[in-house]
Amino acid sequence: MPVMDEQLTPLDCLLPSGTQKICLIMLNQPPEKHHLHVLWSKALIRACADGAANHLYSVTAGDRKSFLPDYISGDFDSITSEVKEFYAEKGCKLIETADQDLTDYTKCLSIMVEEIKRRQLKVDAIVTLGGLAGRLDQTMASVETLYHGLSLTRLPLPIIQGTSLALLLRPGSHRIEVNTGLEGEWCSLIPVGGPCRTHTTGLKWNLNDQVLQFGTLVSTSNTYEPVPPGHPRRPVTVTTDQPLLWSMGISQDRE
Ligand SMILES: Cc1ncc(C[n+]2csc(CCOP(=O)(O)OP(=O)(O)O)c2C)c(N)n1
Ligand SMILES: O=c1ccn([C@@H]2O[C@H](COP(=O)(O)O)[C@@H](O)[C@H]2O)c(=O)[nH]1
Repeated sequence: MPVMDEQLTPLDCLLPSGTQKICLIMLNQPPEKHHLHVLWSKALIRACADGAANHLYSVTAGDRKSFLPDYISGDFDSITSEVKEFYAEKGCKLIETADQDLTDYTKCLSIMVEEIKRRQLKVDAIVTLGGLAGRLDQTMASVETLYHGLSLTRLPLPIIQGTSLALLLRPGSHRIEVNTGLEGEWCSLIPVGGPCRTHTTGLKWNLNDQVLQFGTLVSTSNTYEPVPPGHPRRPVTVTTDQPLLWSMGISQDRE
């Protein structure tokens, strides 16, 4: 079997019994309450990018003191004064990042990476909640942040919102475990930043050292190779020569 550069189980973070250690960034989108609770309970550091704090404040009404972020960062054009005062008074760090050339998400991620280094934490992933819906420019910017992420850290940076997860694969070989039970039906490989020569196994529509490229071929609405009932899925393997966006459905069924 070829040696894989990276082993990934993107949905482990949403399993209450999952083993990965994570840090959490919330973005300015309504969080799915169940996802928030699972991710929050595991996260070693929790952060909100600007208006994300408004969502946290409203979804945790009645129990706000159990959900205090370590820091809130951003240009503070979205957080309300009531929310800002509440978290400041509770001792959460407010970090103003006024730069208007980078998004609040990119700046929040840089702070998170620095904080993980400073505290010498052993972390398996930095998970972002939100960022895949709402404004289209912001959704595209979320993916662009993942490109910054490649040079900021070696950690996987999954973004989760609703029924979707997105993760930028760096150039190399990846083995993606898809047996958590939380996987939805679909998955995809989208060459957002430019052409990607790609080889895959474990998919229904595999790529055999083919070039994915907008206007030529993209692999959306793909799915996992079928297995007999009761059998586990084989992992998906992806080899790419350029950063390639993996996304996958998240099932809404819960035990
Ligand atoms: C070429 C270029 N286009 C656009 C901008 C504007 N711009 C890019 S990132 C950014 C900050 C966005 O802040 P964020 O809080 O992430 O988003 P918001 O909700 O304020 O739109 C701004 C203003 C720029 N600096 N350069
Ligand atoms: O529709 C949206 C709006 C925002 N985001 C992300 O959240 C952060 C913070 O947003 P603010 O509006 O500045 O509070 C922003 O940088 C985006 O990454 C989003 O994904 N979708």
